Amino acid sequence: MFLITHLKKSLQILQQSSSAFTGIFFNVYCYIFTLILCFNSVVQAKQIELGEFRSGTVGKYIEYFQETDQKLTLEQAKIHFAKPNKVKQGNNNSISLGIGVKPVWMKFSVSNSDDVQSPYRLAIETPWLDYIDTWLVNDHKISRHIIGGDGIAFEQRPMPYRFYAFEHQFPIGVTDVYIRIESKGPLAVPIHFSNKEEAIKRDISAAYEYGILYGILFALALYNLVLFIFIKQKEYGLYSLYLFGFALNSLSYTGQLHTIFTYNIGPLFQDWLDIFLMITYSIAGLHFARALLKTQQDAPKLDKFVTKITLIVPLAMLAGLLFQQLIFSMALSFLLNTSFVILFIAMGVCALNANRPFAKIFLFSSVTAAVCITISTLAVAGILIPYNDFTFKAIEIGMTFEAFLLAVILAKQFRMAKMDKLVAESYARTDALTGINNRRGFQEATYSAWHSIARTGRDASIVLIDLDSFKQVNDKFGHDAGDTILRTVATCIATTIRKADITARWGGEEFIIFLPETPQDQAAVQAERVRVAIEKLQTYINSTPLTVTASFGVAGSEHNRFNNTELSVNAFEQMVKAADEALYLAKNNGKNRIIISQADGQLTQHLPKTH
Ligand SMILES: Nc1nc2c(ncn2[C@@H]2O[C@H](COP(=O)(O)OP(=O)(O)OP(=O)(O)O)[C@@H](O)[C@H]2O)c(=O)[nH]1
Repeated sequence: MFLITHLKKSLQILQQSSSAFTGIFFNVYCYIFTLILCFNSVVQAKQIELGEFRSGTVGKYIEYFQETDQKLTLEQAKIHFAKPNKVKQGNNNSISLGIGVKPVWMKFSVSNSDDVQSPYRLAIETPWLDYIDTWLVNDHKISRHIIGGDGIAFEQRPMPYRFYAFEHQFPIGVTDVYIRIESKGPLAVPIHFSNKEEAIKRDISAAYEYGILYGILFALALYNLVLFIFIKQKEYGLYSLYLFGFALNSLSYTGQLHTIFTYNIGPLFQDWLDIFLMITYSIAGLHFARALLKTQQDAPKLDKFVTKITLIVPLAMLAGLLFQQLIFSMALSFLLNTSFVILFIAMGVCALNANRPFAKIFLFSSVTAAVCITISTLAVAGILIPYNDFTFKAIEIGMTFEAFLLAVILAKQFRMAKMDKLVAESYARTDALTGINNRRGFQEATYSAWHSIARTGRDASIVLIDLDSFKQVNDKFGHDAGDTILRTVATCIATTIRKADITARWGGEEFIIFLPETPQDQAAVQAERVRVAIEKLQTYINSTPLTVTASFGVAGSEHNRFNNTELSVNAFEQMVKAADEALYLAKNNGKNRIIISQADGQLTQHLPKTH
């Protein structure tokens, strides 16, 4: 009956759909569903034999049905279970029935024929189930009724545990276990059954696994929060929010948050908290991806859609909260979470098309996460993927892997930004034409040397250089030829001066040299070396060798005194001024020569022995 109804429904949808894809999808879907149900109809529920069964899920031992109208009593449920055509057989580790559905009744039997003494624990490992009743029946008599679920105050639950769980010493013979579950959230019911020692081992390994997982996530989140606070780049803040949101969401849906903090606030609060935490990380993740991949520039339509969906869905969910429409808001949160995965991939593809850095690694990480999320979703829904610990946790493994790769991207981005900054700073200090310092670079480079000289009472000098009749060079050979000469002269000066000296392009065809630890007479000697080097320099323009000369103005201290006062940092400006005056005289006195500004303000020509 169920099969026919289901097939009818599928066919109706198939007819309504005009797309070939949907048609193929539904054909495959119907086929798989038919196979599953045919398989179900021939399999009979087995008993759990305690002597053989130490630990595992019991989905395949279960018979179940859903209430239709009013709440059934145990006796009515027993009558229902007695009619084989009214019950279904579990075919998967977990029974999954959907969101906001009618309460479910389940039954399985435990046989203790070997007189196993160890108590067994039954745990229903979905923490959001609101009301759970279990009856243990021996010889048609109820031996125990265990009430729980997150709708029950924490102290009244059978065990102080994040799931509904209880332990029981099963007597010799057969015990029928009847379970009724009522919940507003998704009715996914993975029942784990194991002897007490195995259950404790399982708890310990879960504690380690979650400890590692949350340790990584919180450490990464905190680190990025600190980066955001100090660097003020929004990617770090959004990434941190994404990680915090994901970790809290995971803590919430695995029941751990509610066990520790919100255990007595009631199931409704927990359901609402779960779905809002779920969308928090999706929204933060999407905005992080927008900022990281510059989606606004590369894919403006997609970017607008992402911005809208991350605004409209939470607002609609808030409206749902206002009117207490949990199912409506829950469906929206699932919709956003599913879109989140798809949108992440779409944004990655756009970034890849736009050749954005990190697009490949981003896409790889989001596809991996999507695959893991799909594995967990299908496993919980009982479709194609078997439910087990690994498939249930695949979502966390995938998301942690993705978080790690995104952290790698951010680290690389940080490094790139630093390199860009260094390059930009270096450009700001460098003359674009000649590649030597510009004025700013010169001032930065001489700053500390100048302070140290002023402090320790040593000498320093300045040499100003101006190419002679450079206008004529430009006029005769063109501006490009002039540029080439400026470049070769700059290189010539930079390679002729001593290591500690600092040079720069001071203006159009003007250069400067700072000579630390150098009194002015020695500076004049160094200037002469440069003058000769420039004079000898041949620059080839269209295979024709060109030569230029330059005039020099030198100003410097003698015995730590300049202009009759002790050398101080302020002397720099005065020294440049004095060198400029000397240079002016060198030009007026016939060019290609060196004039020294004397300490007493006199200007004299430097006449080297070879001149
Ligand atoms: N090619 C080129 N020429 C430049 C650059 N900067 C300044 N100049 C030229 O340098 C020339 C300087 O001319 P003037 O100031 O008259 O000086 P001058 O011709 O060298 O004459 P004196 O300084 O008296 O020897 C001008 O023609 C400027 O256009 C540059 O970056 N590239």
